[in-house]
Amino acid sequence: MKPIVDIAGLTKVYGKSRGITDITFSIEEGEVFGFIGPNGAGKSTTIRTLLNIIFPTSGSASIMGKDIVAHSKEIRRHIGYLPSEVFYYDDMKVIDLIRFSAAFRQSRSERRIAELAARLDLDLNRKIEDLSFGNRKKVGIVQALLHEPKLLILDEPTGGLDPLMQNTFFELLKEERAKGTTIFFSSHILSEVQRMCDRVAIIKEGSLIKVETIENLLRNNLRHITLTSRQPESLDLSGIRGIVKQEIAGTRLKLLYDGDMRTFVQDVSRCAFLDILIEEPSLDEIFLHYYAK
Ligand SMILES: Nc1ncnc2c1ncn2[C@@H]1O[C@H](COP(=O)(O)OP(=O)(O)OP(=O)(O)O)[C@@H](O)[C@H]1O
Repeated sequence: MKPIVDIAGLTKVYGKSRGITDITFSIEEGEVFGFIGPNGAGKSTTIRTLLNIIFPTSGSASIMGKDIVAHSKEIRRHIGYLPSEVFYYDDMKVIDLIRFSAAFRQSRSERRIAELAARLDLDLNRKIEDLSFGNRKKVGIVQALLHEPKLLILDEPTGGLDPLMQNTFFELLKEERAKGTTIFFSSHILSEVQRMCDRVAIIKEGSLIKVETIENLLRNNLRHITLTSRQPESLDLSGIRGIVKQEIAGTRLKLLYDGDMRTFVQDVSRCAFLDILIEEPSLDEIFLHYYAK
């Protein structure tokens, strides 16, 4: 099957500023695909290039088999896009703005507008200028979801939403996924990517570091190990290689270990500890450990 998004060597240079360099990855139809990286990594630049808002300096990409520059108009009909920052005509009412963009998309379902607004607790009769950042985001979500797109491109979608509203938003995304919608989800928050996505592309300083399944990212050798002892400071771990971090808290010696667990268990069995607890680290810790500077 052809990927729904196929990016090959995409590069964007803004004058002297780096933008993105040689980005290559693809997204399969029906996937929920995360795009993760710190601020300034190049997530928005990649997305804005895909949407033909800005032109690539070199490289190419296709969406639904069509070139993003040559066929951008046609492609846009099938895409729901939520930008990281939403700008609107301030003196319009929410409902008028949504109807306006729905008409533009040739999809005007009053029932769907009312349903989405109710789910998101969005007052359709307020003026845009009176809305908070989070409520403006909700307007953007309604706009992105309204025409039942084949591909949803969400740039930092949860910014400004409170935790309850984030839950509602993730529920809406799950419903979209169940319909077969492909979701491309950029974020700098690993936990939300972990919660939603099948695979993730990691971007740093404009370059792609890795494309990996969430499952594989979590399936690495990094482990939290807690040894309990009456005198944790007297436990001699000097011969054990792979201990990244250690600290003592009361009767517990806490370790971050990166290596083969069987070797560790053999080596540590020579120490006189009372109890041992081995835990998986969070995705955040994995990210910090493997991908931080
Ligand atoms: N219009 C622009 N003009 C010049 N440089 C830009 C422009 N937009 C982005 N950049 C630069 O391109 C790089 C990537 O920025 P981009 O906004 O794509 O990152 P991001 O990962 O989306 O970060 P954030 O989460 O902060 O939005 C940064 O170094 C940024 O300064």
